[in-house]
Amino acid sequence: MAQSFVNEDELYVPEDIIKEPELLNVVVSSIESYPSPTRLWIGPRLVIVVKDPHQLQIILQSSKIAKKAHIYQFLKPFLGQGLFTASGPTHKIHKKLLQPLFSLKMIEGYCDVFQRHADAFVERLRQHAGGPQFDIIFYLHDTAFESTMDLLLPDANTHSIHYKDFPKYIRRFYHILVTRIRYFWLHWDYIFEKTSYFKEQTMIKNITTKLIAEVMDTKVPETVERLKNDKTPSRATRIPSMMEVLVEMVLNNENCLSVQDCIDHLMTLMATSQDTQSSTVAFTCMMLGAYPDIQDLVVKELREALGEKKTLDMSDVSKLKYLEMCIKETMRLYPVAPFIFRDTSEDFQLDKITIPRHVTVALGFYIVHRDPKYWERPNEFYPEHFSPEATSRRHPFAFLPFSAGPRKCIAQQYSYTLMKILLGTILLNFELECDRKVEDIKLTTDISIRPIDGYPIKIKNRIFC
Ligand code: HEM
Repeated sequence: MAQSFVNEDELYVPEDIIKEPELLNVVVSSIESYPSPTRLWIGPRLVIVVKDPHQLQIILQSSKIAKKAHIYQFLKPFLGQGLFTASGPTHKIHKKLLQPLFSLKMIEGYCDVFQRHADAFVERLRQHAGGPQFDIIFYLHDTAFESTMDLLLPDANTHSIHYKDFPKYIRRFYHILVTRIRYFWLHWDYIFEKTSYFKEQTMIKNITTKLIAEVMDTKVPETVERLKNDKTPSRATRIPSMMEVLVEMVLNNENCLSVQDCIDHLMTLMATSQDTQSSTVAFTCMMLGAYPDIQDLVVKELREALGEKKTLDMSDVSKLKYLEMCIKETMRLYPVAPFIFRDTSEDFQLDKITIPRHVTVALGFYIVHRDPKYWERPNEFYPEHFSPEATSRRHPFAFLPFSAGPRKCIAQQYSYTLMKILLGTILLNFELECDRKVEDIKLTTDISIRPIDGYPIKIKNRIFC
């Protein structure tokens, strides 16, 4: 606070003071040697850090401690009462309603869309084949977003609105969110509302709401009408968009789900789907590029599963066990959520320790993912950590990339399927090279975990003999 934040009539936070690349290291190294749970003060807030799998299991499975921490409230201007931010009975009912959108049967139907976007993705990458290294993340952001949009909205490509600007707004909103989380004085609405960030957040909220409301305004009545009248077999044979399913739910569950809820859920699915999958695929490309022997094994498995085929369907996806081990190993080292946070509303008994009410509990996924007690080679890329034998010997809550319990990710199977189709298609087309191994990658954290120097890889066209 030593710097002057006063800028005429508004308070502001200079961009450069929020860049603390070593934050993840600082946090992890200051707590990893202490037993679990351990106490930490962040500004005026007492945070209890938990990193023992048995204790993580107790917390994640308990409905008493399922309330997301107060910092998640800062997401509400953007995500409203979507699944990520909602709590209590609303969360429970809506999660049950939305779960069928991510059922195996639906995912099977999404595979064609995933494959179409994977094909378009490799064609965009082809310009880099044989060339110098480039950062793959920018291409992945677009692909992850476009494939989700295709599934969320009917005829996504035919909208007049410029939804392609959405990823930019989502990223900017996350940046503001992270700034707000890091600087505890911005936790108070009174202070935050005097910053230029608040003005920008309001602007982003207005634009995104306008875009999504425009889609809903034109599509809801149209969809309602079509659902009422559409008894033709064509509807039965095509996979309905998520929006159509949600609108159908509004019709069937008027008391449970409103049109505003639909908007909030659509915003939430757009925002949660983008960064998560793209960064995991980018990290996996780096790992496979850095460890060519492992890449060869993945390609061998792909060839055995597909034969001469160049596209993947659900039955191929389920055969790609080694690729899945590689994705899991990537998510162990680079979990999208290195920590997640809950608030206690009453005293909570954790083994012999009482966690008092009104404190924040930080669940240290990143720490347990690299704890030598559970991992043979904690700081190496070693997919054998996920062989059936190794997995059966380990505590199931030592690996939590999608979290677990009532608030676990709704899209675990969906994400594995999309990521396998995308990575499979990339590897059938290109050989990957990366000059950074695990020990060379310096990490930073914002809303997620990232390499400080981006995701640089080189690609070459793959020629099969
Ligand atoms: C590699 C891909 C992904 C990973 C690693 C991942 C990870 C996670 C994690 C750790 C959480 C728990 C967060 C917390 O409790 O604070 C979560 C929640 C959630 N994720 Fe994902 N996610 C991924 C992809 C997706 C996708 C593609 C979607 C949507 C299409 C999605 C939608 C959600 C939603 C709605 C929640 C909130 C669930 C609830 O609170 O009940 N995620 N995800």
